[in-house]
Amino acid sequence: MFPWLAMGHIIPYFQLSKCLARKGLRVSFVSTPRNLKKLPRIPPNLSSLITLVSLHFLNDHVGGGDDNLLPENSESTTDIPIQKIQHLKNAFDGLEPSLTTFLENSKPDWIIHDYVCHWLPRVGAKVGVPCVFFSLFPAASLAFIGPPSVLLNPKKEQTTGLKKFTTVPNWVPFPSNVVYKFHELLQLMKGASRPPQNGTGVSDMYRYGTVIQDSKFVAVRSCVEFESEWLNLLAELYQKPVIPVGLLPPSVKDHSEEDDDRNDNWVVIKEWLEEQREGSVVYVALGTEATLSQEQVNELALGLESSELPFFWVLRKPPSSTQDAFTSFPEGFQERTKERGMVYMSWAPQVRILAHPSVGGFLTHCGLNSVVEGLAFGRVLILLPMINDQGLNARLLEGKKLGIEIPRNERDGSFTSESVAESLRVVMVENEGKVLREKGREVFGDEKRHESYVNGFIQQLKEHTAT
Ligand SMILES: O=c1ccn([C@@H]2O[C@H](COP(=O)(O)OP(=O)(O)O[C@H]3O[C@H](CO)[C@@H](O)[C@H](O)[C@H]3O)[C@@H](O)[C@H]2O)c(=O)[nH]1
Repeated sequence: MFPWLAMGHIIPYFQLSKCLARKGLRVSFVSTPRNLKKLPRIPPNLSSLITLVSLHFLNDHVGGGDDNLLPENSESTTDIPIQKIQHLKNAFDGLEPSLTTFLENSKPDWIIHDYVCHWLPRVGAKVGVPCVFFSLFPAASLAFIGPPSVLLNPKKEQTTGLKKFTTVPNWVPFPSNVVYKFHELLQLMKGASRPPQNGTGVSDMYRYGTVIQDSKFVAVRSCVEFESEWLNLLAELYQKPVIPVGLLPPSVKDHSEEDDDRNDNWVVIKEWLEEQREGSVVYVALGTEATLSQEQVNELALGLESSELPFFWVLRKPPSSTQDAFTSFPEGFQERTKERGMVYMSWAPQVRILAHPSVGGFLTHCGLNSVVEGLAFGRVLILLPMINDQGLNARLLEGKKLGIEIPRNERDGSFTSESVAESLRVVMVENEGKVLREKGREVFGDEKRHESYVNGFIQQLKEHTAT
């Protein structure tokens, strides 16, 4: 297992590793030392089946004050501002020689990897180990960006420029709302590769195109109950098997077994949650990568305040040297809301909070892990996409009636405290939330169904190995 260096990728790859180990498969989970340290404890009954393999970045990619290198002690997207993401990709690409040596020595049956390592299928072919690209992005997002023939030959595309991302591509044969909004493209460009100054010279489209093209088959964190039309389309576009591995819903049991430092504060949080009425709390969390601006923090804070609902807000501290990040709350906000609101500025036990019956709604950035976690516990989603694929996820969820998106200015993406409060009240107080909640739990919360998808995935691995 070789996930991209982002908590939103490492966590579900680890979850799939545990699912495979529970079925008796042996897994080597490969990442860098700081990321491996952040993983939850391996359950004792699986510890003989999961091995953590630590690879170090090459020194040439990391440097103290040098703006053209990755800052010291930064090993995941959580540690850096979005503008430095290309340095992390450089360092990740630099893991090729050490991963090759590991593969030569350990000879696994399969390599299950993420989209960033475009070089890995080539290495796999050299050492005689087949590759599966395991996508954490839903089939709808993958279909939107297109098949390898398009990804690897962008010049041949009919639609170009911004229009390419804001209109439904011509290979989608059914009505769709899965497109980016203009303001989301501005965010996407901040993390794009711009060689030679700050880039790897390898675009994300090339990375996707190569791993899809050279994979034996493509596994997607998804299920037919969620997006059958997109999964079918993807298999046609790729001309190879596309296997849904299920949504990997969280297991609270797993999380309550974690004994790492991050959960020390659970007792305090739990006490606070116990004091709230069932289904009344809005959990607000915008993931591990997005950094909020001062204006966004102001509007969110004032929106939460005027909604009059109890809230638990996890607010990520901006990594050092982030430009345009928030520095404060609106004057008097914390004092005025202290009776019914909690702002939490470190790593929160998200799954345990979402599982608590006091939580009724989840104001989310639409990172797929958060979406699955919220819906699996029957929480109603209020959608506020920030960066990356999150806008596409929001459109897909709203189209499927699995959440409502907070209205915002189409050009600059700004939103107002009134639109936050209004959206919250529509789903938390009025009847609309009930329908959304039931639908979400039905598709996302059925652990047995999602386990059977994992079994199907294992079957595919075995059949391909046999042939
Ligand atoms: O304080 C925290 C913050 C996060 N988490 C967990 O971290 C994961 C975060 O994943 P996700 O919700 O997907 O958010 P991001 O990490 O921000 O998402 C990145 O990864 C996703 C999956 O690929 C993409 O959809 C997003 O665009 C990309 O930003 C989830 O499991 C959370 O439960 C915690 O437990 N505590």
